[in-house]
Amino acid sequence: MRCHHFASGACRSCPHIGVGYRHQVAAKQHAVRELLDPRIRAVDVDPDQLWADPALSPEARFRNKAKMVVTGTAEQPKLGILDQHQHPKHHDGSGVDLTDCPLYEPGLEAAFGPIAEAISEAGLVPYNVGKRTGELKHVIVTISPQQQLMIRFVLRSTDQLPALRTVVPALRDRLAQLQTPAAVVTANLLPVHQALLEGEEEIPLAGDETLRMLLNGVPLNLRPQGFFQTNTVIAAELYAQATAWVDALPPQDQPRSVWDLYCGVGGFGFSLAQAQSGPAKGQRRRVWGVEVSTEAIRAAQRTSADLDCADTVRFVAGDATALAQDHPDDVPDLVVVNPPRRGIGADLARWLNSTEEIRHVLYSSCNAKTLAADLEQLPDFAPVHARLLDMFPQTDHYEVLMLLSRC
Ligand SMILES: C[S@@+](CC[C@H](N)C(=O)[O-])C[C@H]1O[C@@H](n2cnc3c(N)ncnc32)[C@H](O)[C@@H]1O
Repeated sequence: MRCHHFASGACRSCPHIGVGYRHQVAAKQHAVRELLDPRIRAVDVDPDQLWADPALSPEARFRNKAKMVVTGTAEQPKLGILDQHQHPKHHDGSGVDLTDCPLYEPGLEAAFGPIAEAISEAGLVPYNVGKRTGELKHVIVTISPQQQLMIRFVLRSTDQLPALRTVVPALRDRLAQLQTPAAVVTANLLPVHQALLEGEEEIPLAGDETLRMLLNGVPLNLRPQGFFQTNTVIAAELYAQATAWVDALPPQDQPRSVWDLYCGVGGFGFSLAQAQSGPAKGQRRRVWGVEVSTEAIRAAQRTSADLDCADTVRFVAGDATALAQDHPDDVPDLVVVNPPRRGIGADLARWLNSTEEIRHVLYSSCNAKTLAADLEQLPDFAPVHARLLDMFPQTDHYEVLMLLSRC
C-alpha cells in the first residue's frame, strides 16, 4: 500500500505501509511467538498446538475513530496533525491535512469536508500551539458499524460555543449519518495549554448521549469519553473468539460467573453474558464489569438497561486491582482482563494466581511484552488457546488473546 503522507515524511504513523500485508502479519506472529513461546513451553504446552491462525484486518479503511488536530485559519481550517518536523516548544502551529488518510473508514472521510465547512461558517479559530491563541483544538470523530457518527469539537473555552451551536443544524443537514437521533454531536472543553486530546467537560449539542455500536448483535453504547477498540472488524472478531473459546470449554468447566476487568463499555462482558454455543448453550452467566472511566461505566449500564439484564450484568467504576481484591466472597470462575499497554501488573496477577476459585483467565493484550511479564506471575495457569488479532495494520502493534486455565 502507498500513502503520499508517509512517502513525503509528513506523517510517520504507519512504518510498515510499504510492506505487503501478509508479510506484516507474519512478522507480528513471529514477534509474538518469540515473546510468549518460552513461557508456554515452561508449562509443558506445545506452542505449535496452541496458536490459531491470525485474525486479519482489512489493510486500509479500518479505523473507526479520527482524532484530528485543527490548524490553518477559520476560513480554511485544516484537519490532520501538527507539522512533525517542528519542536513542540517552538511550533508555529502549522499542520498537515490528513483527511485523505487511507486508514479511515469511508464514512469518516466523507464527514471531514462538511465538518470543515461548519468550522468556517461558525468562524471557529483554530488553536495555535506556538502562540497559545485560538479556540478550536481538535475534532474527534467516531463512526459506528451502522454508519452513525459521533462528532466532538474540542474547544479551549466556551467563547465560540454559541457560534458552534448555530452551525450544528446545517452540519446535520449535510451529513446523513448525523440525521438519526442515535448520532452524537458535542463540544468538549480543554482549557489547559497541554498536549492532551480532550478535557473533562462535555457539552451535548445534538442527538443522543451515546453512539450505538452494534457488534455481533450486541447493542453496545459509547459515550463521548469512553474507550472503544479502534478497528471495528477486529473488535467484533475479538469478542466472537473470546465467546467461542469459553463456550467450547467442557461442561464441568463452564463458567457461571465472569468478571470483566478493564471492561470499557463492556464488549467482553456482554458477549460472555450468555453461552452462545457448546454444552451450556443458552445459559446466562453472572457478569461484573470493572473500569476506571465513569463515562464508560455509564455507557455499559445503559446497555444493561437496554437489554433488560441489569440483574445479572452489572458494572462498577473503580480500579481493577483494588476492586478485585476487595471482594473475596464474590470471586468468579472466569476473569477477563483487557488492560492498557502497561498490563495488569504483579499485584493483580499474583492475586489471580493465588485465588483458587478462579478457574480461567482470558487475557486480551495490546502489548505482548507486558503480557509476557504478567504470565510470569501466573504459574498456576496454562494457556489453552492463543491468537493474534491484527487490530493495527501498517504498524508494529497488534492484539493478542489468550485463554488460560488453572493447571
Ligand atoms: C484496552 S482498554 C479495554 C476496554 C474494553 N475491555 C474493550 O474491549 O473495549 C483498557 C481499559 O482499561 C481502563 N483502565 C485503565 N486503568 C484502569 C484501572 N486501573 N482499573 C480499571 N480500568 C482501567 C481504561 O479506561 C480502558 O477503558
